[in-house]
Amino acid sequence: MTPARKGLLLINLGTPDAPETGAVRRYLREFLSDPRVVDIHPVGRWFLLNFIILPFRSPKSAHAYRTIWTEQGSPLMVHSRALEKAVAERLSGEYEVELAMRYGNPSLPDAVARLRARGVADFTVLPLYPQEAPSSSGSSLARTYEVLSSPWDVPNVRVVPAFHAHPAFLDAFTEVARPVISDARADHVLFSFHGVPERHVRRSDASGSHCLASAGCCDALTDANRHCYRAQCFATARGLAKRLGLTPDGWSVSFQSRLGRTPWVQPYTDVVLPELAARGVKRLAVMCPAFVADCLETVEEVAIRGRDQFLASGGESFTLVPSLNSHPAWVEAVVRLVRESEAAATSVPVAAATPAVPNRAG
Ligand SMILES: C=CC1=C(C)c2cc3[nH]c(cc4nc(cc5[nH]c(cc1n2)c(C)c5CCC(=O)O)C(CCC(=O)O)=C4C)c(C)c3C=C
Ligand SMILES: [Fe+2]
Ligand SMILES: [Fe+2]
Repeated sequence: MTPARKGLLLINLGTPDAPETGAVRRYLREFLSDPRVVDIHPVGRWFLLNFIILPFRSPKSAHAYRTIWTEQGSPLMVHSRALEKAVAERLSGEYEVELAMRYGNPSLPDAVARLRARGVADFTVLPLYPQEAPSSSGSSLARTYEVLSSPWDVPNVRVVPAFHAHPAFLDAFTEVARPVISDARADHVLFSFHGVPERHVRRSDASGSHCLASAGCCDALTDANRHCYRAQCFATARGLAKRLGLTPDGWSVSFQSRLGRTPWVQPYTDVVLPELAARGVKRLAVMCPAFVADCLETVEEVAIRGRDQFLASGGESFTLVPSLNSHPAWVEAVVRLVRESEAAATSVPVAAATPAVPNRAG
């Protein structure tokens, strides 16, 4: 019997189809209706969405998208498509590869249907978020399981786990960042991660007493916090700082992109930027290692608004380190993550493969 054809599903968050209020509104409606993103009572979410967020945020975000939109489309889409193409070429003959977006297009059901049409019955799923969060990787996986299990025959599914501290991911980002930081003659590197509400981190704390309970709760990854998004962000930052040879006061961590009035994980990027300038940092490089592709949050929020803020506070130069996008080192890292996950899933522990009492019959 021939083995089932293997498919690789690369999942990113999603982006509007056009930088116009209507398209942004449709995208935000799908995104912010997700109970893993806005985790409040459904009636409250409906009111918040329809009377506050959608009417006010859609035109504002559409304007922001227009400042970064390219001839080929949204940066997140352009880079994700380029990664899909490069990985498909690299894994040609081994895996059928498709990109899916959790919200918007290409949708998860369409991407899965395209893989099934090519005979795929064995799926590897790679959520393209280095750190795990219920609002990103969690939501993407929940929707993928729903889509994959809707037909009568449910396929084999392997999930590539969060790769926040994986050497292939850290090495690839270091390779991208090193020359940029050196050319910029940066005197400080800020690692700015996408934030999440503090409530989300507390909800993921299985011990119920570790996360955000002390100032240093994210200083090491332990059994207690290994699923903590903020702790995984700090682990990524430590791994990158070490590889880049940064001194302890030559780098710091912050969290951007907050939405709403509830507290999000801290320190906030828009608070840290003027603080760094006030501390005497003149030449700043910023890395955004929660994103594997440049997007609104890196190109507009950091490289436009963040730069303005830092320079207005007395800084002299501001450089955004590009994301991994479709850099060859990142393509190789993706291939390695996929192969490792397959090997881990198919390898049988020696003890299990060896009968406890060798069969000497015959
Ligand atoms: C890196 C992982 C991400 C997490 C975790 C995440 C959580 C999260 N996001 C919002 C609200 C918004 N995020 C928006 C854009 C956006 N977010 C991510 C990634 C994560 N979000 C990406 C890659 C992008 C960029 C999309 C693009 O088109 O380039 C937006 C839309 C833009 C805007 O209006 O600001 C919103 C809104 C919440 C509430 C949340 C966790 C609760
Ligand atoms: Fe987001
Ligand atoms: Fe923590």
